[in-house]
Amino acid sequence: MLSIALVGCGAIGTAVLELLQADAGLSVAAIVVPAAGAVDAQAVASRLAPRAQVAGAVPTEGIDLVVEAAGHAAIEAHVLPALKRGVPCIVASVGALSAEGLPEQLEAAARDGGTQVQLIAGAIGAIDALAAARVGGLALVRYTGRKPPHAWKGTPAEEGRQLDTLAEATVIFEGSAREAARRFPKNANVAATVSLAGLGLDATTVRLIADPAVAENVHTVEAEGAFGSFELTMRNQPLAANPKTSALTVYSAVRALRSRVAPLVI
Ligand SMILES: NC(=O)C1=CN([C@@H]2O[C@H](COP(=O)(O)OP(=O)(O)OC[C@H]3O[C@@H](n4cnc5c(N)ncnc54)[C@H](OP(=O)(O)O)[C@@H]3O)[C@@H](O)[C@H]2O)C=CC1
Ligand SMILES: O=C([O-])CC(=O)C(=O)O
Repeated sequence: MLSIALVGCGAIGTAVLELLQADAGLSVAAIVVPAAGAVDAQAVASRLAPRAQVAGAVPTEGIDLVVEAAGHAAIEAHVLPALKRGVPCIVASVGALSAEGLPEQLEAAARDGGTQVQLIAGAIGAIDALAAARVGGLALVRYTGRKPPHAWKGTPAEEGRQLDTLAEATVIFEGSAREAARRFPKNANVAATVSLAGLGLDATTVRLIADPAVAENVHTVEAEGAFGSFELTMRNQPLAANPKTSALTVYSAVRALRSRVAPLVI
């Protein structure tokens, strides 16, 4: 039985807890949230993970694995210290690695702790194919993220435009994956994931679009290289609890957790 600390108890965290209820090999021992979120997290824990303690930090004893679904700041606050203590971590907020030096810090912490940090594919597919294609050499990787206007609320997409009355698809960002992940920390983790698997944060081109004609979160990856080429389009259902986030992110996190205890992994 693996004893898990879940960092974050929002849309992803709650859905992960729902899916893990029936897992015999995985037990959520701690739910880590900021002090202001403790009461809400306790209510979720009482319903879905009654044996879990709600805490402000990952407990230093009794945790075999940390899964982060909280936001960029949680990597420095919770993932780095856990790795240094030798606890393996699964990370959803991949865009955090757009901060200068953080990938190196994560590598150093994991090395010091003799453990590993896993960046999940989250809301995107074909990360295996892209990472394999990189071995042979990539010439181009382009990512386009298209979401309904309301999914861009609270982001720089609101600067100079009214998202509620947007009449047509509007490009709200064009640039590198690093810049996309920095400027849209809750909406462009996928851009970072695609770039880290492929051409890197600075050489991967990204377009983000607010589109009143779509109801899903639509992610497209185009890649070319020595392997050939591919185009992938995902039309992801958003979570009701957070329209910025695709349900697939939850399934990706649960898959990563279950893979830690499964006798056969794909
Ligand atoms: N890789 C991928 O494909 C995707 C990755 N993500 C990442 O997952 C994150 C979570 O998504 P989602 O669940 O939808 O977001 P929510 O906003 O619904 O939930 C975030 C949760 O994390 C908590 N939290 C915030 N900061 C911290 C912190 N420093 N330490 C511990 N807990 C914290 C929040 O607490 P409180 O409410 O009290 O602030 C809340 O419980 C996103 O911010 C994004 O970085 C999201 C979608 C796709
Ligand atoms: O969940 C999604 O569709 C993608 C997302 O928010 C992100 O990349 O941060």
